[in-house]
Amino acid sequence: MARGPARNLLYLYLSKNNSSKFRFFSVSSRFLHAHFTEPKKIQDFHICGHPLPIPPQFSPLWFNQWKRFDLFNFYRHPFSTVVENEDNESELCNLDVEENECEIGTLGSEKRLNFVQIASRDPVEIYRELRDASKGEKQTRGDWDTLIEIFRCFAKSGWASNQALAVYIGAAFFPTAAHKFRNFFFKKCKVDIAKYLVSLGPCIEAEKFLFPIFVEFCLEEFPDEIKNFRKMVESADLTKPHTWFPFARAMKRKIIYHCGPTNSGKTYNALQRFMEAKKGIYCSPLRLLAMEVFDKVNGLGVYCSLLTGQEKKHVPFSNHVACTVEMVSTDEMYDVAVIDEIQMMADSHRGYAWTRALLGLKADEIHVCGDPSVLDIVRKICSETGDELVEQHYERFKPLVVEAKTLLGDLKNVRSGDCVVAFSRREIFEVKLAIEKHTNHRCCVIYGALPPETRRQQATLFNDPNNEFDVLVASDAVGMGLNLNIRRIIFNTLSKYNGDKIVPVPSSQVKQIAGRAGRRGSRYPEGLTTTLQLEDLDYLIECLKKPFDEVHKVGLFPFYEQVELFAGQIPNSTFSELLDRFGENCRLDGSYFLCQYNHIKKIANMLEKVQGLSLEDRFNFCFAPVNIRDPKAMYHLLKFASSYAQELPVNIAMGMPKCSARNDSELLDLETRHQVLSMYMWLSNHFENDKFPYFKKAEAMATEIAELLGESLANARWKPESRNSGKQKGQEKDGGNERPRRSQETPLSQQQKLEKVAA
Ligand SMILES: Nc1ncnc2c1ncn2[C@@H]1O[C@H](COP(=O)(O)OP(=O)(O)OP(=O)(O)O)[C@@H](O)[C@H]1O
Ligand SMILES: [Mg+2]
Repeated sequence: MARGPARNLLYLYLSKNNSSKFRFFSVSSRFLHAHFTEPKKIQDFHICGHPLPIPPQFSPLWFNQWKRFDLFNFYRHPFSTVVENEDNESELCNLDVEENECEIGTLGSEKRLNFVQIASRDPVEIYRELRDASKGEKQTRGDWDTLIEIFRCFAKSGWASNQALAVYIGAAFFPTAAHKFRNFFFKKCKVDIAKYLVSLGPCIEAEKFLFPIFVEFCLEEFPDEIKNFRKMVESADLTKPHTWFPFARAMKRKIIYHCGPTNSGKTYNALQRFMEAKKGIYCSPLRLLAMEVFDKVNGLGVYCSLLTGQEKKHVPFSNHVACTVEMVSTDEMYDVAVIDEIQMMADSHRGYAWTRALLGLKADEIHVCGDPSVLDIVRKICSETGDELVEQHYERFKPLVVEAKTLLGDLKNVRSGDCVVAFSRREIFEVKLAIEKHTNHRCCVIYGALPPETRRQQATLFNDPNNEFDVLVASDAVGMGLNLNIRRIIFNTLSKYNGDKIVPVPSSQVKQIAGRAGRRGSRYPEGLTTTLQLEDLDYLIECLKKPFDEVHKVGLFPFYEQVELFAGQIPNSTFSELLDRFGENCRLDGSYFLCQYNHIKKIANMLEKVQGLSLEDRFNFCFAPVNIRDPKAMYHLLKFASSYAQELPVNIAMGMPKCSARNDSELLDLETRHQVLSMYMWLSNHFENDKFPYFKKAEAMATEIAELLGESLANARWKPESRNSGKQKGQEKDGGNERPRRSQETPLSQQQKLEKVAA
């Protein structure tokens, strides 16, 4: 085993309050083994005085455990490691030097020595030698072939491309740079270096040997490309989001985390503080819930306004506001803020809105309500922001009981107060049809495409014991917010279409939905849950027993200003290209992810052909609430944007239906019409009012359609159609409504099930 010396100098700059504890355990020429006990304090890497961004794989979180990281990012510097704090007090660490592990035992001793020398040479020196050579030395044919292969692998190496980002050689430019490097190397190549590379062959070792030489080459040959890419990366910097809200950071905020399962009084307690406050804001995940809090709080004599994307109801003299979380102001000061369903921070599409509210709200006291899945990450965020965190843990008022008998596959077994949960519109109507055909029960329905007013009207109808509508059939839209008098939740299936394929419903969602049964103060304070089919019962029990998954990352999305800054770096690109480039190049800390923006891109692509929209207009239009799978709704959005771009007052350009729906396609049409009106109201609130002058008319039409929808649902006794029949067919073919079975499932005896239930 031949060994070469380690040659690395690594500066770590630490934060001001430098009590960081760290230990370097060993440095080899390839790896540094380090353990940081307080990794968050590491702010930046500087190599020989040149600041380097912390590449994503080196983000502070990454240091949480024992790690090896590749020192080729820190190539070319002699021996020691210096650690500095911001006051520039340097302290030389004693390094335990571990030697190169390159095994070349099979070679002759002279060659071996020579290779050891090459492997341990300073790459800067090698680069300079190559650069200054007048021409390359002759290689054998066989060696050429191997070198060609080595460089081919290098140009395709994900590792090298990824490492190159650290010196601002972008992934798009990397193949060109690698190609030019190859030409340079072949023109100047020396025999000993070539032989050494050939001895390694096309492998990661060869890539690691070449990489620092490649970097030297790039620094000298492509300064402009590097500068431009650096600017672009810096303008897509989403690291340290807590620093985006300096005013909130200047405050000493108190965060109270109401942590517990559904139906345990979290929101109730947070709202008590909200109502006591002089000035308060309640941030809701849904319009529906914002409306409910608005009504409840006003009903209790505390004047409260309502603010959602679609409606602004200002109540005179009010100091309180109930809003949807996307609408929360980070400019206003509040005494008390409530952020409900805080676990939605981890939502792949909308998570950024919760993250922004938590980081940016200017409130002395912020109550966040949710399950425990984001507790750890909220703790971490609070330690970064310097806010005080108080945790209040809750248990359900009454335990949820699983009925082991199930409905034995027969909907005739539904009873008054049941809520049957299905995961597609089609399934919902099939269940409603079957129940109403085979029993004397009447069904209310709640699903996501219904306007909040209709969902609410259906909820009220179901809650009222003095009518025949005593069963609810609902989608997962029932999982959040509504106060419903549900005795028992029955899962019609436990699988759903995720936009791509049929998958089991995630356990967190199963818990959330099942938890709707039995509400304190309702007719059914004790909740029951079960499945339609016996074979689904095990999965239900498994989900309910499973602890909440811990979330490691929460969502972020750039503000318009950040996108605008980024756009300045890549002129002449379409908005959709801009989003893609941003997604590729943005930098994030380890606790955050960039929220998905496929739906935004789809709208951006559609609006591409509309001339005369500014970047900001496009950004705003892309956030309009529209179902991108509904061509009619998309068509109306396109028309709205086109009129707006032509500076014409935007017309609603849509008639009113004369009566309630008589079949499913008429019902779908009503849903679409309501969505278009809701979109119009949203645009009217997000652009200058005079551009969308028919707000009142849209509002009146929307109210009327919501009523027609309510009437239609009461009479709905038809077979459902699907909005997107092609997709639905594929979906059914993919596995119908069967939950994919897990191979290792062992059936439980009834007795075991009952024991589980009791637990
Ligand atoms: N202390 C209380 N006194 C009277 N009613 C209460 C009390 N706490 C909670 N409730 C009632 O119990 C029900 C459930 O409470 P709440 O909505 O606060 O639960 P939650 O934990 O927020 O549930 P979810 O996770 O479903 O949002 C509500 O109808 C609420 O009004
Ligand atoms: Mg709640």
